[in-house]
Amino acid sequence: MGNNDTFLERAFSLYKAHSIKDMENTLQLVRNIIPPLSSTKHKGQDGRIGVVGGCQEYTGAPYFAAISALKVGADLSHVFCASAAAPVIKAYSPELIVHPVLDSPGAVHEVEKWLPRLHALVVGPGLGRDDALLDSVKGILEASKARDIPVVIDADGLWLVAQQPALIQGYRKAVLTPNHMEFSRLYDAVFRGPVDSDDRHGSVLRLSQALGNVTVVQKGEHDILSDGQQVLVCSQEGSSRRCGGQGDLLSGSLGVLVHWALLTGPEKTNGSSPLLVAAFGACSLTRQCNHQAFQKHGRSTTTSDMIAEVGTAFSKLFET
Ligand SMILES: NC(=O)C1=CN([C@@H]2O[C@H](COP(=O)(O)OP(=O)(O)OC[C@H]3O[C@@H](n4cnc5c(N)ncnc54)[C@H](OP(=O)(O)O)[C@@H]3O)[C@@H](O)[C@H]2O)[C@@H](O)CC1
Ligand SMILES: Nc1ncnc2c1ncn2[C@@H]1O[C@H](COP(=O)(O)OP(=O)(O)OP(=O)(O)O)[C@@H](O)[C@H]1O
Ligand SMILES: [Mg+2]
Repeated sequence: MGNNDTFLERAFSLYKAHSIKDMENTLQLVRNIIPPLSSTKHKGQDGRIGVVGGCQEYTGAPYFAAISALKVGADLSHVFCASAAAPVIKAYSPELIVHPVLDSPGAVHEVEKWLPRLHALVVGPGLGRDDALLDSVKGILEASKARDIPVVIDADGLWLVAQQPALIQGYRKAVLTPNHMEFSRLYDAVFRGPVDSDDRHGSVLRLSQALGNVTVVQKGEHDILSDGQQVLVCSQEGSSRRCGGQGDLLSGSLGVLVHWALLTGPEKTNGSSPLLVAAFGACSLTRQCNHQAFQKHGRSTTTSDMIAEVGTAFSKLFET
């Protein structure tokens, strides 16, 4: 090996050691936002989460998001979906509360009734792109903002936001969780030009700033997260298995973590934004679930296998 190679190798391992140390410091902040289990709490205190999504075509995505919220530690998990999706989702799980309201004329009112009892909403998994449904979701987002309810926006919820960025502009309790395509779409909608693929950090930072400091989580080989001030990178080891539904696990988990983080407040997150810390927690957890499931199932790993790992992955990362 030449001198140059040795130099590069050392520089790389120093960089790696540095980023592992950064990750460990941020994981410690995630640990600070997790509420202790206590016999004095009543059902609901650790989180009542709503998922808005689920249509005729997609029933798996809202299920994955809602069950993940429960497995992470929420007490109650609701799904607000189109009527055709409801019996299917109910049949997957007796643990979810399912409201077949999204395609009814009074959809916004039907969801609004529940808002006072919900701590966070996850908007978009399996929603589809039907205009009437998206129009109702627009009303639900406006009602949530008016009540200051935190919202995680994912999947087709991001499609809606790309059509109308004003919907979440400046709403500091919003977290967006785009995948590669969804990020490009949002970026193009806001900046009227393509993403600079050589500067992922800068792109995520700029998008967050342009949207008025909403938290943005760009998922990928490494997850890049920003609140418009800080940029974090989550490189928790996952696997090379990319089955559909992993993003739904992430957004459902994030619904609960966002609620916990806002309850705790910035004193315990060392000045970092609580939402950014929550997002880092959800990314690390999803990737750890993927890693553990892959160890057992290899190429046949599916999102259901990952959900079965939530409990042990959570303890390993956050309760050690
Ligand atoms: N079981 C269920 O019910 C599930 C339902 N789901 C629901 O499906 C709905 C649509 O969601 P979505 O993610 O398919 O969205 P969309 O914007 O059409 O992008 C997809 C296209 O983007 C591309 N692409 C992706 N990654 C890329 C990359 N790194 N680099 C480059 N390209 C990349 C790729 O394009 P291709 O390779 O096909 O050309 C891919 O086809 C939504 O409601 C969601 O919640 C899912 O949650 C899964 C489980
Ligand atoms: N190349 C990769 N290597 C490791 N992890 C990845 C990679 N790409 C994505 N992930 C992880 O997979 C999870 C889901 O990201 P992904 O980009 O697949 O979302 P998605 O397309 O919205 O998924 P879904 O199928 O649920 O809609 C995230 O935790 C992300 O960190
Ligand atoms: Mg997705």
